This record gives sequence, structure tokens and C-alpha cells, in this order.
Amino acid sequence: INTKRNKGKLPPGGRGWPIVGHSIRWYNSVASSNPTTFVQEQVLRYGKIFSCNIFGRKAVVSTDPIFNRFVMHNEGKLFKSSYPKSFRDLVGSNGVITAQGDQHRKLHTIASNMMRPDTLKSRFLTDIQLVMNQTFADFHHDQTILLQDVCRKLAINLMVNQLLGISSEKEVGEIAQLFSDFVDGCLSVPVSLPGFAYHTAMNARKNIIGKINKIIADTRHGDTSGGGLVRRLVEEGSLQDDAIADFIINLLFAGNETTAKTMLFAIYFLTNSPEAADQLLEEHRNIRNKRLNSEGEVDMITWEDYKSMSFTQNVIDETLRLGGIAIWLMREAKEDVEYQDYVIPKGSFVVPFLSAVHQDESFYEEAVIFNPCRWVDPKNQDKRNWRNSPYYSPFGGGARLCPGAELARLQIALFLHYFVISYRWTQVKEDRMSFFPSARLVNGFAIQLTKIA
Ligand code: HEM
Repeated sequence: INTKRNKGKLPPGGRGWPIVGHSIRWYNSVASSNPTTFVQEQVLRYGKIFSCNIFGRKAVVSTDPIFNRFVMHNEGKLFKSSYPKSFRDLVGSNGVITAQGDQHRKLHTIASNMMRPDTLKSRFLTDIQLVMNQTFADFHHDQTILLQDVCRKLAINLMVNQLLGISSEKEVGEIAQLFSDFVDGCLSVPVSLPGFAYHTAMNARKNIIGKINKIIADTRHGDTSGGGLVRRLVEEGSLQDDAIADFIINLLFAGNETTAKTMLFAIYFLTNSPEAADQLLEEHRNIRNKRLNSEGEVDMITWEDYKSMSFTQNVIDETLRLGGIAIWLMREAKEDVEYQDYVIPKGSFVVPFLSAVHQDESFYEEAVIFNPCRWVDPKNQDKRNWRNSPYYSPFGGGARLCPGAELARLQIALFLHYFVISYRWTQVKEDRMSFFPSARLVNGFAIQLTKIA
């Protein structure tokens, strides 16, 4: 592999329709319940690395695990992440997602350190459970809910608590609305006119920055109660005050929908897999029995309990394999990149299509079936290592490997614990997944809840 310009050719592929290229087929495919349809068709014609025209650009798309890893591991060298300007304006250009080069490395290290397992154990474990119990307290017996909305609310409440350290119900409600407007705008068409989600989100961004700056000022004046990650950043002094807002807003975007939708998809898959649901319930009943104290009350889940949730980990991995939220990544070639017989010209849009690898029959038997037990099969042990495996990368890889992965996994495991322990549920309306404009269940997943604990 080298990067010199030579006579090599672009990976094969068609041009698609005039002007729109393959964009319409791309959108139709990712909006359907099987987002890999378009890429699979192209793979049959052209191979696992092919070129096409999407988003008004020449793109190289890959379902090849080794090439995908090559792209992720050459971040900042041969490739860089690439987002539209409208998106960078909204999330802020000085955050982990949008920064490049040395600035990116610095921010990524800070983010990873803030969400390391020992920090999760000491700082997040209890707060997550408090927020969950508060959110679940709103439900009553035999209520029909849209689980998608509930998971979103839960994820937003968790973020308000973790990022800003706010727990008073009134304030949480107000900020949750700002966060929600902001996240909607990130996933919408960028029209900056009153009434459009993008415009509302820009205003929400300004308000959120105001709240963050207030916490920074209070911290400087000696306030030590609450304050979440913002306060820790000020105390540690690793970032200038004016860089803190973008840092936090980037985390808010990256951590919100991803976690909410993974919680939702886990329950969706379990609903259709009663055996897996039973096995999960058994694991959580055993843990709960250990937490019953002598007064008949239930203590909070401990770190050891969390570490003992082995079937839950299988469920999370299987949910991320079939319903990984980041189905593809967006990159740009920084120079002409030679790979095997191909040359990918400088400036090309490069798309590692992660979920096509996750659903490739040659790597996973009965790939479309939700089967959490596949992860205990010895031949899947190496594949399973999500930090490094070319075959399983729901959290990306290389320099941009998701710094929130451990936090997300903890939140999802605790959500599953409290949900399966507290409720039986019945689906009351047909539903299906879609990944455009954002990952979701198209009907919001209506279920009837029966409270059991
Ligand atoms: C199940 C939940 C999650 C999934 C599936 C997920 C997935 C991903 C993926 C695939 C990337 C790589 C993007 C790329 O390479 O372009 C990423 C990056 C990132 N994630 Fe997550 N994520 C999740 C939860 C979270 C949480 C809870 C946080 C933080 C609160 C978070 C913060 C970030 C940040 C800041 C980045 C950017 C890293 C960088 O560019 O260096 N994520 N995530």
C-alpha cells in the first residue's frame, strides 16, 4: 500500500442517473428496513469496494472489512472525517467530531479519559440509576407508550445530568427541551428560516451555550455542587473556557440518539425473540435477588453486578450488529490513496459501510437473525472485540473510535435491567426499522406495559 499517484484506476462502479447519480436509490435503501440493499446490489456487480455518485459527489463505498479498517486506522493521515458545513455550524467546529489533526487528538483524549471504566464506576453508575428511576416513575400500570419517545427522553435526561450535572426536575425539563430541539436540528434539512428544525436548533445551541457558560462562571466563583462534565473540565483546566461549549455540544450530539435508539432496538429485537427475552430476564432476576436487602428493599446495582451481566452483553452486541446506529461513516481522501489495484483520488468521499459487514453471511451465519448466543460461539470470539475487530465495529475504530462506548454500554445494560425487571410488555402496532432521516422505528414502537415490580 502506498499513496503515490500512479496509473491505477478508481474502484469500479456505475454513474447512476444524470445529476442525482445514485442518491435516490441510496436514500430509498437507507430509509427501508434493509439499509444495505443498495450496497449489496452494487457489490454483486462491482465487488466489495465500488464507486458511485451520492450527495452530489464521487464516492467510494466499501463493504470490505479490511479496507474499512484501513480507512479508520489512517484517520488524519490518508483520510479525514467529512461533514457538511451546516452540520459543523450547528455542533460547533471545535468539538471532538468536527476537529481535525492535533486539536482532534487532544479533544479525543480528554473525552476518552472522562468516560473511562473507572470513572464510570465512581461517577456515573449511581447517577444513571437515579435518572432512570425518575424517568420510569412517570409510568403507570397498563399504560400504552411509544417506547421510542420514552428512550429519547431517558437519553436526554441522562445527558442533562451527566454533561451539566443538573437534577432538579424543573430545570431538567427546561434543558431537556433545548437538548431535544438541538438533536432534531442535527438530523434535519439545514434550512435556517424560522419554523424549520435547523433554525430552532441554532437557537437551542445559543441557549445551551448560555447555560454552559453560567456553570463555568459559577465554578470560577467557587461553586462546587453539581456541574457535571462541564465543571470537571473547568477544574481540570485542560480546555480554554471558550472551547468547553463546543466540546460538550459535540458529546450531546454524538451520545444522544445513538444510545436512545440502541435501547429501543434492543427491546424491539427481544420482543420478537421470546427465548432471548426469557434468558435476559433470568439474568436480571438473579441480580435483583442479590440486591434485596434485609428490610425487603432493593439496593442499587453495583459495578460487580454490571460486570456479571454476560447475557446482557450478548444482547447489546447483537443489537449493535443488526441495528447499529452508525451504519456508515463519512470520510474524505486527503491525497491520492493507492489501495490494491485502485487509486482513490484526493477529495473523494469515502464511505466505510459498517452494517454491510455486520450482516455479511460469509462472516456471520444466519446473519439476519437476532441471536445473542452467537457471541459465545468460540469462532466469534475474535470478531467480537469491538475496539479492533474488522468484522464488528459498531463504535467505529482508530483515532475516532467512539470515546463514549463504555458509557453507552453501561447505560443500555442498566436500562435493560430496570425495564425487564419492572415490566411485561406487548407490542400493539406493527413496526419496522428505518435509518433515514435518522435511525428509528417508523411507528415509534407502541407497547402496552404491565408493571410487575
Ligand atoms: C450505542 C451508542 C453509541 C454508538 C453506536 C456510537 C457510535 C459511534 C461511532 C461509530 C463513532 C465513530 C464515528 C466516526 O468515526 O466518524 C462514534 C464517535 C463518537 N462518539 Fe459515539 N456512539 C455511541 C454512544 C456515544 C456516547 C454515549 C457518547 C458520549 C456521551 C459518544 C460520543 C462520541 C464522540 C464524541 C465521538 C466522536 C469521536 C471522534 O471523532 O474522535 N458516543 N460513536
